[in-house]
Amino acid sequence: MIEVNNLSVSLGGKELLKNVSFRVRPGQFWAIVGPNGAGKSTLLKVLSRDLAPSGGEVLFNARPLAKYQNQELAQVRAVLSQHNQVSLPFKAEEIVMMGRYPYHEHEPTDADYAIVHRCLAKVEALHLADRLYPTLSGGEQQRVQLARTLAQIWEVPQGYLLLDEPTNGLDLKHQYQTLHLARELAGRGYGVVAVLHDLNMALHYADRLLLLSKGSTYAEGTPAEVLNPAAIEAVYGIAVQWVTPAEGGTCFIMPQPDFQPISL
Ligand SMILES: Nc1ncnc2c1ncn2[C@@H]1O[C@H](COP(=O)(O)OP(=O)(O)OP(=O)(O)O)[C@@H](O)[C@H]1O
Repeated sequence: MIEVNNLSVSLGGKELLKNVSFRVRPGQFWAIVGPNGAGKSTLLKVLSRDLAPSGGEVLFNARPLAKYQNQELAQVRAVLSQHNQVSLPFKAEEIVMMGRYPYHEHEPTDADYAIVHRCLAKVEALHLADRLYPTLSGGEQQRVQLARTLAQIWEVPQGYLLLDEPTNGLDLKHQYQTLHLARELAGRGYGVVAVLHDLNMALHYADRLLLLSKGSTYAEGTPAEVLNPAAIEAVYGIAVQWVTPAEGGTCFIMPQPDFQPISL
C-alpha cells in the first residue's frame, strides 16, 4: 500500500501542497485530477521521490519512501513523467530496456528482451523497436516510455505505476488503450496512480479519485462521488452536466449548453 500522510510541499516561498493524505491499496486505480496548477505533478514527483516533501510522509508497503535504496525503489514502482526528453540516438528497444536495468548486473538476459518486446507489443509499438527514439513522433515516444515503465514492474505483481498524464500526445485509440491497460494492471493487483486531465477518462477508468484544488484535497472518493457537477464548478469554474446517451450506457460530463468561453 502507498500511504500519503499529511503531505506538504513548499517551494520558492509558495505552498504547493497542503496536508494531502490518501491511501493506494494494491489493485486500485487512482486518478489525480484538478485544474492547472492544483499540485498534481508536484504530488506525483513526491510519490516518485523526485521531490522531497516539506512536511508529512509517504510510505511504500509500510516503509518510508526515504528509506529505500534506489535499486529497491526501482523494483517497487515505475514512473512515467511528463517530460521524457532523450536526445541521444538510442533505439526505442534500448529505451524500454532501461526499465530492466534494476534487474540485471551487466548484460540483459533473454528474459529481459522477452519482457521488453512484450511491453512494446502491449502499447502497439513493437514495429518501432529498431527506430531511433528522437526520430519518433510525440505519441510514439509516449508509448515507448509507457512500455519502459511496464517493463520495469512487469514481474512485480504488487508494484506501483505512477503516471503523469499518460495519455499526453496519444491519439483517441491509444488514449483508451493506455487507460484500459492501466485498469487491467490494477485488476492484477498493481496499484496505479495517474494524473489525468480528461474527467470522462477518470470517470470511466479509475476506481478512486483525488480532486486537488490549490494544493489541497477538495474531495476524495469514487469517481461518481467526486465528479459531481457542484464540485467541478467549484474547482474548475465551469458549470457542467452529466449526460446519459439516449441509447443508454455510461454517462459523460460536458459543459452546460450556456457555457460561454472567453471570446477574442
Ligand atoms: N519550483 C517551483 N517554484 C515555485 N512554484 C512552483 C515550482 N514548481 C511548480 N510550482 C507551482 O506550483 C503549482 C503546482 O504545480 P504543478 O505542476 O504541481 O501543477 P499541476 O496540477 O500538475 O498543473 P498542470 O495541470 O498545469 O500540469 C503551480 O502553480 C506551479 O506554478
